[in-house]
Amino acid sequence: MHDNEHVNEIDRVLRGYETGRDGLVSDSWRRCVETYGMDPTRPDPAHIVTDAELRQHREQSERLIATARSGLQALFRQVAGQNYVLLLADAKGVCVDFFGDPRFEDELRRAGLYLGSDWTEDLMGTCGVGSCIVTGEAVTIHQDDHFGLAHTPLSCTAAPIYDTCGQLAAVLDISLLRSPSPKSSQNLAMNLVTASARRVEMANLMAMTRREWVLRFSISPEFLEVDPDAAVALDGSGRIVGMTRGARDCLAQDMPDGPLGRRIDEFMELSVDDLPDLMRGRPTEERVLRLKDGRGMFGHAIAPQAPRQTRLRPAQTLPGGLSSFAGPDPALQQLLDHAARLAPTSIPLLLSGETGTGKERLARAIHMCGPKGRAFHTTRCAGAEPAAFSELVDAKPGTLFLRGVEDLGPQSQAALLDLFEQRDDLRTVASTRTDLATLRDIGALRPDLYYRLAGASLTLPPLRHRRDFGWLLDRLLRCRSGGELRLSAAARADLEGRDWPGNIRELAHVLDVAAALAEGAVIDLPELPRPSATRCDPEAPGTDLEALLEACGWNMARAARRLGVNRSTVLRRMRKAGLAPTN
Ligand SMILES: Nc1ncnc2c1ncn2[C@@H]1O[C@H](COP(=O)(O)OP(=O)(O)OP(=O)(O)O)[C@@H](O)[C@H]1O
Repeated sequence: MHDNEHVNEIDRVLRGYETGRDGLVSDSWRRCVETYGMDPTRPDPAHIVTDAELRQHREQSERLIATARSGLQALFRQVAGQNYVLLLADAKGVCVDFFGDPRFEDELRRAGLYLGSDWTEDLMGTCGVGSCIVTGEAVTIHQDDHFGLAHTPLSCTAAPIYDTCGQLAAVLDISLLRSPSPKSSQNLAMNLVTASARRVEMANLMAMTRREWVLRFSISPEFLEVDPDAAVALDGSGRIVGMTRGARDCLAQDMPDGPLGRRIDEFMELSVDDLPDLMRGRPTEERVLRLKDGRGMFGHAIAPQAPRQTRLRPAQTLPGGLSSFAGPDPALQQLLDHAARLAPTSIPLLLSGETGTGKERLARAIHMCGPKGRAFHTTRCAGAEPAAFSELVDAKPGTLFLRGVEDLGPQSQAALLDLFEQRDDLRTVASTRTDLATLRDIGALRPDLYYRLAGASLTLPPLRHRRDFGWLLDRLLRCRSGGELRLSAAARADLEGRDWPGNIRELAHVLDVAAALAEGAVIDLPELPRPSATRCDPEAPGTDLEALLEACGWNMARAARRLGVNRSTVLRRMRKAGLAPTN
């Protein structure tokens, strides 16, 4: 099809003519023009997110990527030699894992079939990943089904992957740079991609619900054990606590809220006490399930694999980004448990900790676990003018993250209080590297503001005190190399022994350098950058604090940054030396 024919067809569809195009594609074209204000003739080059953004996307979907990887590898082997490219995109449309023929790397990158490419519909127009995210269904967007002319050579077939709560978690896409012209040539791709997505959901459900019963079911007894149609996880009372998308479709297609939280006996002639009879050991043909609507299926029950833990909320039940925030460190797990409970409330939060300990990241994770559809506003307090707060009077309701709140000058403190007078729908989460109560006591922070900010306090430990250091190290390394790099024992011991004054930020930079320098699969001592200058102790003899403060215009925060310590240490030392703060 010529370019102007494509543009004319879009125009006709928009004017309500039937052109024989799939309804799903016409709907998407309408969104592209009417909602996103796009123009099909505008060249839309591939949009690849930055390395730092990609790292964030990968970290957020790390568990799913790990689960999906072996499924993707198997699928890639099935289609090897046929020039297919496989993409795993997260729920935001960014490609977080990728399998393609390295010989075509440049061409694939230009076409956006690459790690880090952003395929959201409002950015790239009608496309496999983007339209799958909007509709929640498997789609084939074949050649000139694409909205933008830049993408019309491609053929993309994408299937959604849902998490155990029925939320869209990722999209599996199989694409071709060039394809035969009939759309039906992609039917096999559609079967492959939907079957793979189903298997990834199944593996994810098994991994996430080890402490529950899992009931798998299938219409055909032959496939029950090897490739069942659907599965649910059931708690001890028979309540559905997890499911695959197939289970939702099979049990509760017409229920807007789905089957989650309901008891299995609402849908089947079955109670938890019957589950042992459905375990492997009895012939498949005897393991019949009767659905309430009269349908019959075959069932396979798998007993809980680990005993229930009731004392502390287990790490894997923490919601969203909180679950991947820390590893096996009991104090941090308790902090995250508190964060999860506080997230849905509007209580102001004060997050304390040294620089780079993850306060902003925690603030974002808490926001994500709070009420949906709210905005996240960030204000860096160092140097913030009062206008920065008065402008927020018109901000969308949501979270107001105040970064480094100890650096607020007196006029900005007043402006912030004014803002609070006018807006009670902004939930504040403030981060500080110092002890705010001390600042209040010495008059550097208004007490009325202090009490407005410090509803509940969470203190992040410095990296050198974290008991999950090894976990964090492996996780950051995996995000940088997709599991292809590891540390030698000597390099690991060296990193474990460091002081880390810059905390996780410093560790991340060290690993960036090491990953860039590594020649093989192992990072050894020579690839590790030396530790930054050891921390300067303002109490050490020879440190002329007054001169330093003079040089920093008596700005305690600036002096603390120059020394690599926190502001309360500078304050303590000032008091000891009889030096008075100027504000
Ligand atoms: N739990 C974590 N897992 C992986 N990366 C993390 C984690 N926590 C923090 N990071 C990374 O460490 C860096 C510093 O984190 P962040 O900006 O949240 O720290 P901060 O305490 O707010 O720092 P500052 O006080 O200097 O503003 C960021 O790149 C962040 O992505």
